[in-house]
Amino acid sequence: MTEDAIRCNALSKKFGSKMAVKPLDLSVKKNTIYGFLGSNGAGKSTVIRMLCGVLPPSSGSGTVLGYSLAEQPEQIKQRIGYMSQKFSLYLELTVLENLQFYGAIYGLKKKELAARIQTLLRLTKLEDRISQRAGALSGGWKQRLALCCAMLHEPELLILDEPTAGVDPVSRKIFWEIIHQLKKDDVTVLVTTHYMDEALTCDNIGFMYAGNLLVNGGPKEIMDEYSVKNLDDLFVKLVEQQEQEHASHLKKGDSFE
Ligand SMILES: Nc1ncnc2c1ncn2[C@@H]1O[C@H](COP(=O)(O)OP(=O)(O)OP(=O)(O)O)[C@@H](O)[C@H]1O
Repeated sequence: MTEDAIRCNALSKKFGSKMAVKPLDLSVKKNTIYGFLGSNGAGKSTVIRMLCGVLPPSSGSGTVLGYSLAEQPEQIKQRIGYMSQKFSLYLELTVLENLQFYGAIYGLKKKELAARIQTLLRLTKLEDRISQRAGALSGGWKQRLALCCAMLHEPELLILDEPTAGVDPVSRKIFWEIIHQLKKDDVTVLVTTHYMDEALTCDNIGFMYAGNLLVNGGPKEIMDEYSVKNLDDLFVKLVEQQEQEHASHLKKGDSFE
């Protein structure tokens, strides 16, 4: 039986009186790519921060690579790769220096680090740019360098929060080819995106709205279930349904949290 890389049972997060993530059940199988979709403010980043062990859940439980979110966040942090929306590269340092710096943070030994850097430079086609300052790279190349930094310690699970936001179509395509190659190399990937062409290539997708996971499954199966031709139409349909429901609750004077 395939073990889950991620499993959440009624995981929730409240900020003050706001339920940013309502009780969430989610499982992501090892060696798959899971696309995490949803409107701005839907709760995706909050889920990700909980999965990375940096934000304690308000209730519920979960495991990442078999480690408990509540009890083993340090083990989780060591074993996952995470690229945030505002990934931090040292812009004054070169490509190679950034990789060496992050490698040192992960505690990699010199020889091991050198070999790993070569593998990642080859994967991302950054070999010819090792002496360039990170600050001089275009957005697409910066993203690839940030991905390399997140993969230095050979994590089994890679979590990417909108990695291709603001990147040109060619760079986006190349970035996704790399993601699919990582899957072939036995990495599980959870990735948030607002680009539906990217989501279509995922094994499974989930769609969040106002803290709820509304749909979860294979993109084609979900499109069939909702009788839509593409994921953009699905997105619009789900949001419109939720807004109508919200409006009818408001009319009745119900609370809609
Ligand atoms: N530290 C915090 N304190 C209070 N509210 C927060 C905090 N972090 C997130 N929120 C709120 O929780 C909700 C979910 O935010 P989150 O960033 O998880 O959404 P998202 O789906 O990642 O959105 P986007 O696509 O814009 O990144 C939002 O209403 C946001 O304002």
